[in-house]
Amino acid sequence: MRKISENRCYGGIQGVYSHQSEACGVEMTFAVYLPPQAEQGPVPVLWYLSGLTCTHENAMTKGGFQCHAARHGVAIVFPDTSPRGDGVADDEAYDLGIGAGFYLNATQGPWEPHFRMYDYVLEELRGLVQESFPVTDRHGITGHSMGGHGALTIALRNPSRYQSLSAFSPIVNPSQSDWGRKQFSAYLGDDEATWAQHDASILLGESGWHGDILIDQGTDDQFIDLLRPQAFAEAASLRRQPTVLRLQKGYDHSYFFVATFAGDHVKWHADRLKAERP
Ligand SMILES: N[C@@H](CCC(=O)N[C@@H](CSC=O)C(=O)NCC(=O)O)C(=O)O
Repeated sequence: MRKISENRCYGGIQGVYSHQSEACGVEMTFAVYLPPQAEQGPVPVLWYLSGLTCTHENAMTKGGFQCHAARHGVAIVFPDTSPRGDGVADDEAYDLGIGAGFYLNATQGPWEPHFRMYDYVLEELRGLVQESFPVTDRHGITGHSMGGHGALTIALRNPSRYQSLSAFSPIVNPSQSDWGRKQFSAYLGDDEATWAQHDASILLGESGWHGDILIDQGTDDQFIDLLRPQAFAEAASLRRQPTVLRLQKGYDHSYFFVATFAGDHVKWHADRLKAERP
């Protein structure tokens, strides 16, 4: 692992690092915020998965998470959204290829050699964070838009790995959306049966989640028809899944919206990550 930068921030350290990823087959950059409490001992971890076109940097610089993480004593990890660099396939569209990994393992060419963000986030980067930083084995996960899709699908498929779950304006029904169908067809192929494992509304309906889920969604979100929050609400109702879905009046899809509710999400996770183990 290579240190790119470290800056003092709210009494803790905002770091940016890179490493050679086995899962993605390229050098990957990520950011970690360590709160001041990490100087006294290991702290729980919150994963923040970003959306289309983002790197590790967007949420790190615009989300305003650090002050809340410092208050609650939680580390935050900001991974990249796709592999990038020499030999990595791309597409002209902003919503396919670089910056649009959709947190899955591609099975189709030309994506399959590098687009393995599911394994990267769930296994490889988690292992690296766990061994390189003063963190506990209590992990929560959240994300925005495509990153909200990643957070929900990764947690719903791996409930024992995450103790808390939330999302900001997530893509929740990608198999029925133009933010999903095009990408799943490219990355996974045309057999739609393989897509269900990457659709939060389907996964929730099938298996539920062991805790409660917080979702914030702006009512003036310009992409709301692509996100399909109604599908997740229906799945949660049918499943009797404890869920707090807040439709936030007047908010759009931007990082102004994310920053507004960042504190609520960090507290949501901290309360659950620091609770007594059952
Ligand atoms: N360029 C596109 C939309 C790009 C966009 O809005 N990306 C969002 C995430 S959307 C879902 O995953 C984002 O977080 N952008 C980065 C930022 O810093 O705002 C278009 O204009 O249509």
